[in-house]
Amino acid sequence: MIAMNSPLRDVLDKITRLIEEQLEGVFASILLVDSDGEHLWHGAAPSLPGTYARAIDGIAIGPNMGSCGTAAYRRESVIVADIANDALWSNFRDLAQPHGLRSCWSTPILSHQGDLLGTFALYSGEVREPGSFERRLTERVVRIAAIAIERKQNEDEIFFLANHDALTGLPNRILLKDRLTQAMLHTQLHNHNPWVSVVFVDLDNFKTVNDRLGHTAGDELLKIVAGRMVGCVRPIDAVVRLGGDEFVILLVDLPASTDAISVILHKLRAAITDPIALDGHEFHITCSMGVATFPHDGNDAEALLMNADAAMYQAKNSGRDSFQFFTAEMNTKAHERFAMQDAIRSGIARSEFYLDYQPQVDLRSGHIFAVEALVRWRHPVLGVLSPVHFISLAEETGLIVPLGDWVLNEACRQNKAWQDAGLPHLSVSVNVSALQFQEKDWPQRVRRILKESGLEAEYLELEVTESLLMRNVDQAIATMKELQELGVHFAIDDFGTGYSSLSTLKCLPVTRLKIDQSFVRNLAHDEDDRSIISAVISLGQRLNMMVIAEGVETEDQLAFLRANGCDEAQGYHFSKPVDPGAMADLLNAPELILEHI
Ligand SMILES: Nc1nc2c(ncn2[C@@H]2O[C@@H]3COP(=O)(O)O[C@H]4[C@@H](O)[C@H](n5cnc6c(=O)[nH]c(N)nc65)O[C@@H]4COP(=O)(O)O[C@H]3[C@H]2O)c(=O)[nH]1
Repeated sequence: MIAMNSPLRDVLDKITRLIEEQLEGVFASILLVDSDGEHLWHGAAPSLPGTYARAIDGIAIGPNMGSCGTAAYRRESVIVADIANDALWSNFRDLAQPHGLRSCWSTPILSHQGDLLGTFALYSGEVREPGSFERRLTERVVRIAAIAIERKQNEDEIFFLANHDALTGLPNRILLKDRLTQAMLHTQLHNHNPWVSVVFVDLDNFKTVNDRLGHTAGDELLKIVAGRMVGCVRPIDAVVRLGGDEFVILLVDLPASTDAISVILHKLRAAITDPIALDGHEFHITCSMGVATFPHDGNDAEALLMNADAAMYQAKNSGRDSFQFFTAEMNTKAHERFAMQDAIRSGIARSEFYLDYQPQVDLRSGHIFAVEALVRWRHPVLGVLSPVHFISLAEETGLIVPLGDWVLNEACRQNKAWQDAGLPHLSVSVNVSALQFQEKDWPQRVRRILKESGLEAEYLELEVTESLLMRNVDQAIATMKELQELGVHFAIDDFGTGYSSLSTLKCLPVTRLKIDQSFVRNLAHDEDDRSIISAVISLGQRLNMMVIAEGVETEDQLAFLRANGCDEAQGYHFSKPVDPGAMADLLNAPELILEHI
């Protein structure tokens, strides 16, 4: 039976029956030790009177706990020949005697490593000790029972490992699908009104902790958050870790109202945002949650999870630290996102992306000193798409890394080609996303791309945003310095829209500040924007940085910038972004730009 993988209870029952067949007038019993090692629970006792078996179910392991409790305690056989007169039975004899049980010989069942698994006992209706045959049989039975119990424990452990997350001990995706399917089935079968809800939880700022304190602290944080979530739900619910900082909470048997779910979501949010102390630092973790509910939002586990994910994504997009219930509209959006994601991937493979270039002009000399490379996508169905339609999706999905590498490669190659064609040497500036910048081997990749293109590093400028730099200032400075040593320059893009501290700004190896075009756009009507622009210009000058204004469209804007001492400008007033051929024409005819100065 053991080899056939029968359930443990059946195996133990069979063993005890076989013994009883061989030994006349004897009742066999097997008790199993519980996980805390302090109590013994019913395993098998086919012939012991039911009331007696129930009375000893769960007895404590201890020095004076009848034959079994004491055998387990001592880890050795305890032979009680006369229950009525043995001190070990003083607390139990009133339970045994009414059933005619007069003697009890118990032997501990030990694993091959010597751990206690349970006890095997033989009861008889006579006052006596076991004979040699009974002792030999007991030895063999105890060995077989140990094999059966250990095998079950191993199976349980394998099941646990396959169905749980090793870090937090929470159920994993496999178990979630199983439980979710069962919960939906239960609701359907019992024609239940209550809902089954799936809550997708994603921590908003987990990466910051991982980056700042390393993976061990990150793991610790995940365990703390997991424990807090478990504390917020009922035992019939389940908290599941999908991986990384993604969790799913399965809420079953809830009243059919979003209010009931909202109460739990508020509780979860409060528990997660409670400060967490790690390595002497205090962290405030927030989370975004999305909810999908059976039966409205999906008929199977797959659909519910996908829709809860879409709702979570919506919560993230609308400012994080919040929750959203799924709506059908989100579904359409989610499908569009998946389709777009695939299209970007194949677009890279099919060379559908290309670069336009926009000149950057020195306001004193009127010369083009640099060009900004701006990516475009010739989509096979939708036509030419501007980066605003695909960059953020490429960033979310990680596709910005291969796309960004391609852009950098192409921009360097093109700049070198212009130089080789005898055009004035100028710098090409390339936008860099946070994800690219945070890649461990990013400096090596830039170095390799420069080498392959043959472009000297001083003709490459990387544009990074304020928010990217502020995410992890120390790492940003280290990466920038490494590249600066090669000769690469840096500009801070969209300056004025983030929250750079002045003390941080001072430490950054930055050549240029780019005033965000939103300030330039409203310059004519907005006194505040005018003040910001002149403040950024004087700040740049004090910090020995060049200041370039973006989005310059009119003569008036240019006049204001010049009057305030702005060094450089870029915008439709000089030229829209153009293809490499048109850019070469502009470089060959500097008067085209000079007439706008
Ligand atoms: N209204 C107006 N707009 C002007 C004017 N002058 C320039 N622009 C537009 O302003 C954007 C300037 O680029 P950005 O701030 O780096 O903003 C860029 C940049 O953040 C991102 N982007 C573009 N190419 C790349 C790339 O290769 N990698 C990454 N990561 N992001 C890119 O997409 C954003 C938008 O790019 P584009 O659509 O090409 O839009 C460009 C440009 O066409 C003007 O006078 N008026």
